[in-house]
Amino acid sequence: MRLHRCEGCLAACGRRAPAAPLPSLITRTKLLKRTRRSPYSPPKISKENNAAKMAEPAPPTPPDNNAPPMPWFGMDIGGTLTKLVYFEPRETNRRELDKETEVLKNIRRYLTRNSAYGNTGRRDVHLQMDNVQIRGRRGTLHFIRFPTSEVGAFLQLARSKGMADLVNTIYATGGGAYKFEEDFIKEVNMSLSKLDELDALIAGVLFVDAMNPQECYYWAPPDEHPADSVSYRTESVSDRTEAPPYSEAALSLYVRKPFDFSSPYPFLLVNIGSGVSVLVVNAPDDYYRVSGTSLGGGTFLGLCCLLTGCSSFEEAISLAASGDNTTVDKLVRDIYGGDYARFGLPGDLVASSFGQMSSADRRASVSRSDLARATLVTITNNIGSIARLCASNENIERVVFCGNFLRVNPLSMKLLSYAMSYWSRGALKALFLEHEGYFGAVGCLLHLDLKQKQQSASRHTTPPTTERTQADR
Ligand SMILES: Nc1ncnc2c1ncn2[C@@H]1O[C@H](COP(=O)(O)OP(=O)(O)O)[C@@H](O)[C@H]1O
Ligand SMILES: CC(C)(COP(=O)(O)O)[C@@H](O)C(=O)NCCC(=O)O
Repeated sequence: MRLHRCEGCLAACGRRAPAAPLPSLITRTKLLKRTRRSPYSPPKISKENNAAKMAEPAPPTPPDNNAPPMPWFGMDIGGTLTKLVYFEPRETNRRELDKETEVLKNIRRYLTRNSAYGNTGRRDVHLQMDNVQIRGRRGTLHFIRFPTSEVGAFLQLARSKGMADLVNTIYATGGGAYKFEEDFIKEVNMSLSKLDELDALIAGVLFVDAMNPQECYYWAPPDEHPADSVSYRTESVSDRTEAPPYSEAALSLYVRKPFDFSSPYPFLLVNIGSGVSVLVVNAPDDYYRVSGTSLGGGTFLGLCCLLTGCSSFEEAISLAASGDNTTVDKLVRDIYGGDYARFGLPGDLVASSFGQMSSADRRASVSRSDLARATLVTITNNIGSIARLCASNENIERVVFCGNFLRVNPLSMKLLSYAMSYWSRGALKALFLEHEGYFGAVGCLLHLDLKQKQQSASRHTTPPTTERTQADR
């Protein structure tokens, strides 16, 4: 299994292939509706065995006469972004070759040869996963997103390209699968087979992590790589008044490292989309939603647009990257003149987000980038506090953050890493996932192949309960 990294990658290299109109997706397909049953059971596969297996040349695929016809998609219509995952088979079997229509070929070419569709559709080429196996077929997963506000345009285009003749059902999740259900029927005569977004999210996380050894990672603080530790240390039980890493210099010392997530349970899953959902995951089929907050990625983007006049997430993030929140926020030292040592509050900690903005003088001199940075820090720290409280209430050590708020946003990831570790005195670990916001859509795609879902779930073993209790720390 490898992730695709090459020239033309959107996020990695910033280059784009020429824009094409939004897709005329999907061939007429009878995706059989399945009754829901627990998708999780053995056999168990280790990461090593699995990786080795993936590298072997594929045996000839016996035709699966019950498999839904291509193309295979999973869709997550979220509050801000719609995510589409497309499975491109590596080989086409004879039965399919005979049946394959020009339209289907065109769809494949259209999706895989472009990385931009219309003005707003994007394929995240750097996330592409090659040599994935779904329902006995090997192929490539392609990751595509467009703003949910463009669903209307997407449907119109789909209709004009004859999509209605190609597909009649698609597995979909997210609030939009409910909200736009009628529109899909009216515009393209396509019914949405709706899956719960949190079920799909967890199934997608487990599958992608099982397929990609690099999926899970963390940001190592400077004291984990001693060469840098003289200049900045982030976390210490004895010295509780160290500065939080708000400065660029401090943040630049965090280093990304892979994390083996093969024994993950229990873990807290914090999905930062438009809003935030916090889940306790005890096993693949055993989870509950423990909390949430409406102050999420949508809040960051909305406030940033209001405060700075920016018009995209990328612009908001780039403003924040060059800003300084300490001109906007009131710090502990602005109130105490230094640390509030008795309770371990460093002088550089934010005491009051946006607390300086009650002063007309300060408002007059504040920059757009400082406002963007303060907005990012405010939203991130609030999510960090909620996650930390949930994790300690639930006696959980691993906190996995996902969702597209973390896209191109290392600043928030590093702040979350610091906050988890500092406020828990090193007990909590913040973890992140390469495919950030695509897990719900992958979970939908997996519905085509419940057996595969079982395998990725059983790869993630449940640890003995002795590893799980906070009392052991
Ligand atoms: N290109 C983008 N356009 C808009 N928001 C983006 C973009 N990239 C990242 N984001 C961030 O991701 C959030 C949406 O995350 P996502 O996981 O897709 O949630 P949802 O399912 O609610 O759409 C946005 O609120 C914003 O903070
Ligand atoms: C309603 C949602 C599940 C929708 O998911 P999203 O599109 O934001 O990813 C999510 O926005 C959420 O959990 N909001 C927080 C609601 C609350 O607990 O206050």
